[in-house]
Amino acid sequence: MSEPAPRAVIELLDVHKSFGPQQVLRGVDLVVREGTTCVLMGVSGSGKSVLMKHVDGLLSPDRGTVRVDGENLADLDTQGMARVRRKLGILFQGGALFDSLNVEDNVAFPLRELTRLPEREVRARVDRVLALVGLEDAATQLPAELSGGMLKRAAFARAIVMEPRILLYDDPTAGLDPLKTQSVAEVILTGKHQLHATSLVISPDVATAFQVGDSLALLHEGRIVEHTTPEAFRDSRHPAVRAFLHDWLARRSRHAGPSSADAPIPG
Ligand SMILES: Nc1ncnc2c1ncn2[C@@H]1O[C@H](COP(=O)(O)OP(=O)(O)OP(=O)(O)O)[C@@H](O)[C@H]1O
Repeated sequence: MSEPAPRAVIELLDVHKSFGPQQVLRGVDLVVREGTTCVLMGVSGSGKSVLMKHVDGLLSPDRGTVRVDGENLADLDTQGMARVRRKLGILFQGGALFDSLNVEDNVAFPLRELTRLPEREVRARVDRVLALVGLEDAATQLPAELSGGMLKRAAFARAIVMEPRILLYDDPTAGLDPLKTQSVAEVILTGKHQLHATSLVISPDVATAFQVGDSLALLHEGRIVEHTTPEAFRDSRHPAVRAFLHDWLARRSRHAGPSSADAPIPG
């Protein structure tokens, strides 16, 4: 007998969202199960960030249901929402560290603001996560002194210092060169293997998606038109998936030269 599927941690059911006349989400169904990493893809402007903002409650749906860790966000008051938010580690584009604080004070910030942990424990936790992301030697540096890849890792350290069970990454590789993109992929894999977190990752980069995703989803014209394993995604016959993968390969080959045009999609 096959094992039962892990429980749903992030659930969007028939979610609709419009801004004025613009219907961005038109009935999104998406379930991310415990301990898995789902990568959400879609062309620019398809609504990926809007979808993610429904998971952390920054936006609420016009219609439909959003559940996080079993709780319907529509039923929560401010305190309930704060309780759910504490389960989330969020990494947005840009990372957004405080410029005037060094790395360790940036990472310690949520612990000092949101908990009453003694300073000794704060330092111990900060040291632990900095080691996890390989930044133990950069603890006293200011954000301006860090490379792009180090900034991402510092932002990740801050996002995980509260030991969230759910991680949301909004395009963490945006604007990074391939080497740094690789270091972000490693960060996402750290979240999965070391923290056993449930993750939703927005990544327009298909190579990263195949590297980190247990499942891949495509948002197209306001709906999730495919959500499946990387292998099945690569072989999908859905026209929107074919077009999306085709466009990505074409862009990549233009960028890297003709030899990569026939390269298979990783996975
Ligand atoms: N608060 C808002 N008010 C009005 N329109 C919005 C708002 N947030 C997003 N939109 C619109 O919703 C659409 C989807 O935006 P979204 O940022 O989710 O796209 P995306 O798929 O994440 O794009 P990208 O890959 O370029 O980041 C866009 O047309 C955007 O202008």
